Amino acid sequence: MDPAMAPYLGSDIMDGMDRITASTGSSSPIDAIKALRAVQNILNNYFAKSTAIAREETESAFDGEVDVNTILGDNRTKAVVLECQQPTYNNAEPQQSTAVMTSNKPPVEHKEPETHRAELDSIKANNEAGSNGQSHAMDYPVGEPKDKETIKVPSACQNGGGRNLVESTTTHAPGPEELFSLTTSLTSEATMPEPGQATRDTTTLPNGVSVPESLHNPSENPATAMSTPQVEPRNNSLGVTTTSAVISDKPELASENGTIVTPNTTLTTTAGMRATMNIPDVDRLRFLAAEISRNVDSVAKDELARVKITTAALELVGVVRTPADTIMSWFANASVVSAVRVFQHWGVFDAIPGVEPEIKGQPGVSYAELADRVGAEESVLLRTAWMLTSSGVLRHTAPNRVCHTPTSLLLRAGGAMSEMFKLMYTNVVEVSTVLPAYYNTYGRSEPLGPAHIPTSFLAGRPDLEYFELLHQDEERMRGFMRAMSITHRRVPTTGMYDMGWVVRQAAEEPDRVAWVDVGGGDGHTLKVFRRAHPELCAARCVVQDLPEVVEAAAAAAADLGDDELRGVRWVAMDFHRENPVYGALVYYLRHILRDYSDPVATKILLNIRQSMIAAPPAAPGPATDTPSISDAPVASRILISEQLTTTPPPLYAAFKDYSMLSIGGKERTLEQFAAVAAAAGLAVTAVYRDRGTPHAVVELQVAGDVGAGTGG
Ligand SMILES: C[S@@+](CC[C@H](N)C(=O)[O-])C[C@H]1O[C@@H](n2cnc3c(N)ncnc32)[C@H](O)[C@@H]1O
Repeated sequence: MDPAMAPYLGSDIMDGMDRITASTGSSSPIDAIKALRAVQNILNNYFAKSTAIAREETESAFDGEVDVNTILGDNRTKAVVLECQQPTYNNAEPQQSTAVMTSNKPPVEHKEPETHRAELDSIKANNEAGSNGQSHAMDYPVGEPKDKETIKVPSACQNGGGRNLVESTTTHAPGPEELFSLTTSLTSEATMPEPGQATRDTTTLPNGVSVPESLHNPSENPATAMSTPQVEPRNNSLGVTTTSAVISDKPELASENGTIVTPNTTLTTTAGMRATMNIPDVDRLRFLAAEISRNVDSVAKDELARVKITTAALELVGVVRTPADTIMSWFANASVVSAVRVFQHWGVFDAIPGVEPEIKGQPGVSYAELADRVGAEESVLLRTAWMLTSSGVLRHTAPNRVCHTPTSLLLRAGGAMSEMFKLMYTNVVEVSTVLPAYYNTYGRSEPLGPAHIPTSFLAGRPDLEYFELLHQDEERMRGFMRAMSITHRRVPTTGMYDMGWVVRQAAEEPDRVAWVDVGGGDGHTLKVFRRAHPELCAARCVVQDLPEVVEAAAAAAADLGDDELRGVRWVAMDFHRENPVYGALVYYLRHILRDYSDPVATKILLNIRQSMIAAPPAAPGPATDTPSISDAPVASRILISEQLTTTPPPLYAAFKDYSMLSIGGKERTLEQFAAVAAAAGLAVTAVYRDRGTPHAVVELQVAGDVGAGTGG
């Protein structure tokens, strides 16, 4: 091709041209695929510029290589159909293929040659400035859509060099309404904020109830932050790009289903050869890179910046990876997990010097010495270690040594994160091996629990509930508690809910229990609350849990002389049955409901609701009686502290929900919490969202008594 075009086209397009040239003279279907792939690359780049340029350059690019018969635009799907044919070489059968390109970036309107030249010059300037395309927002011509417009084919193309006729047709540019529908089709409906939503202070639930939101701006919540127009949301954070292409021999399929979002490119020739590839959306890449850069300066002091960088970086990897790479990367990750588990089991993380002492000037330990320490063959230790050095879990140092990283230090025995790893390993990895059999046994439906859940099925004790199962193995139970104790570092506890009314009301009603931590474990959450609100008197606080947990926790708190827990009341109970503490100001449930299905979660709430009165009823009625709260000056409230998930959720939230499936639980949206609450006769009265994470506190009151009392 004409090297003079190089400054206008950029190196990627030039490469594509070269690959086409390289396939000259071959009758191999693979070469045909390579050529088509190059064509695809070229056209994709043209999309970022203009179909007018595409047409012009296609003519020269296909010179003697691949004949483009037709380029047709499909207005509805914003697809461009490219029919092309590889010329016959050495009397071989021609390889005929059809390319269908779909894009959320419709081709721009054809321009007259003078304008076109100006556009080329502007692209050249961009290329020279290190940017090979314009922002797409600027590529959409505004104004009335035009009908299809046939581009006149240059005469050189019609009969020169034995080439076939090339006819190009551009689709009209979309009007504002089409652009809107195009955008929304690419966006999670549930997370798509309406204009002005970021400043609204209420959320309306499906039942019509409006609940006040916290003072925090919802758009700053990462669950929705990536969904605001400002950050151009996508449905996923891995693997799916919104600008993509399909080359298939059935172009009508791509058009008929109206699908615009296609993660990959499939190349098919009539010879049946297939190959898949991903065409990166360069605009999206640029946007994500900018999103990362934008937040770099704040990352040290702002958790939200870290979340934004992580989210953008994960999506960025998905955009640049090919589909095949994406699939294989899952197994690379799974192998890292497997290697960690093996090294935990062998005690390798504990056998590596923790503080990296210099041994003869070298950090860490040699692999040979390490293998010796843990009683493993050096070669198998080495091959397992490669999974961890290559993924940054451990650090390889020359010549043949290995040392800790901040990540591997967390995996040493007894550490809370190490216990969390074991917990997740069982609930995600081990459970996955029995899930098909589980669903065969119980049917393809959500486990309702509390027993007959995948984890108890895995353990061969399907009759047990998850916590009954944990209590079968004291070491595992201790590990679980240890794992829970660090959740505060990643999941906020305080700082969301406005505690003002609790403190005020507790002072006004000195005989009333102020705070009941239902399923509060060893009291670590109450400790965090009491640290933040020392005015919350210990004697007015209760930690409830299963008898064995309460017993051990109370003893441990006493042994340790834990200041924040001194004087706290420990109450053994079963939240599947009645709650023995009546009329407390607050019943607090952190990470409780998500362990259970909707019917079980409803029952837990119903049991608490029965206790939201000043004293036990003299003659208790049937369990379904609605208790009166008239004796209590201020109505009791239930606070649910959990993640509020979205539909669809981002990857990490989806993973958490999926892992909950294995114990019969689920992560919920606000609407799902409201539905569970309503089934228990409760209503959502407020939602307090965290600024930097999807976590929130959802406040509930007895449905008929909403608005009763003076607090809050
Ligand atoms: C996921 S942990 C949450 C602990 C704590 N609330 C937190 O946020 O870290 C669930 C807690 O519920 C307790 N639990 C499980 N079943 C229970 C039951 N039937 N009655 C009371 N507590 C229970 C467990 O012992 C455990 O402490």
